[in-house]
Amino acid sequence: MTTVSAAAAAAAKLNLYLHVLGKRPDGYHELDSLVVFATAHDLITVTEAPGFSLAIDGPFGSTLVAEGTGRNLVSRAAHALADALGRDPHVAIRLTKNLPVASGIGGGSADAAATLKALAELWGVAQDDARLVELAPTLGADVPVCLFGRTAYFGGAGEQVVAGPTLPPAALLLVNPGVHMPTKDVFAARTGAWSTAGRLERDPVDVADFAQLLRARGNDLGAAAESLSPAITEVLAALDATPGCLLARMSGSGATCIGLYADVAAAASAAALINRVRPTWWVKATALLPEVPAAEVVADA
Ligand SMILES: C[C@@](CO)(OP(=O)(O)O)[C@H](O)COP(=O)(O)OP(=O)(O)OC[C@H]1O[C@@H](n2ccc(N)nc2=O)[C@H](O)[C@@H]1O
Ligand SMILES: Nc1ncnc2c1ncn2[C@@H]1O[C@H](COP(=O)(O)OP(=O)(O)O)[C@@H](O)[C@H]1O
Repeated sequence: MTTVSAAAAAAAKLNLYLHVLGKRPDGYHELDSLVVFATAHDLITVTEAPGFSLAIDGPFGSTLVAEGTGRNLVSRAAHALADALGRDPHVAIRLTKNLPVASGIGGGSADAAATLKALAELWGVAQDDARLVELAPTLGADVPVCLFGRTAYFGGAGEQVVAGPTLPPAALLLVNPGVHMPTKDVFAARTGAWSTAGRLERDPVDVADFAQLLRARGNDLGAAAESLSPAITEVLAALDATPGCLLARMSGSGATCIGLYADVAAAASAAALINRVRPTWWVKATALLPEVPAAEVVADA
């Protein structure tokens, strides 16, 4: 029998700067952020089936299995798309969870966006169909930028996405100390003045120039996250101390922090150093990914 499947990479989303501009009456915050994607990713595979199912595996799968699959953003995205297209959500989905959960790198949002793209491919709908774009912000603030899937600035509460600058090749070292940081708790702990928007005034000429431009910006959720988890301060210090680290910064609401390096060899050496001292931390050397690949049909067996 022929089985048709489609797969999509749910690439890690990284906020290279994140400014909080104010708070809206609905409680959400107005943001300004430069988002890039990395080669590190979760994987979504969707297969034609007689009914709906979601199976979760991978190194960080067990937390999500314990929460139950019904509330998973992947299930929510699949049912919402089926509703929007007026069809049954008859599909078997596999989520391979390689990225830490509640960690500021958009795992759930990236998974939701990848689910929309993989199902669009399976169900014969364009991956940039307007119905996917309309659904995205209803699933989570980070889903629109993850659906966009290219270097971007986002504004509003995440729903205003525009193409970002052209960036030089660069490597990113992702380090998470194993602390779950629920996004809403970090926003609630944020104090201090509101920032202004910080879009780069020009495209960086090389990675050192890029780091310098980023140093003039920041992550406005950093102090709040560090107050909730001092381990983040240790991660930033550990990254900063590695040879070749051009910038160390927390992503999103944490706790994952990013080290910026000129190339993957430098990031991999830094990863080995950190891993030796802190074997329990999640450490992943990755490259900057200018464009997340489209979902593709993968199986015909
Ligand atoms: C902070 C960011 C930066 O990219 O990333 P993460 O740290 O989650 O990766 C995002 O804005 C998060 O996006 P996402 O994780 O999809 O957020 P949601 O599920 O929609 O919101 C979770 C909670 O965060 C708060 N929230 C989120 C977005 C926003 N602009 N203002 C907020 O105040 C709200 O309390 C909301 O209930
Ligand atoms: N596919 C998924 N991947 C990760 N988290 C998910 C997923 N689906 C639902 N969730 C829920 O989202 C929570 C993380 O959300 P949030 O704090 O916004 O994290 P992040 O900072 O990683 O975006 C998890 O604790 C989990 O309960």
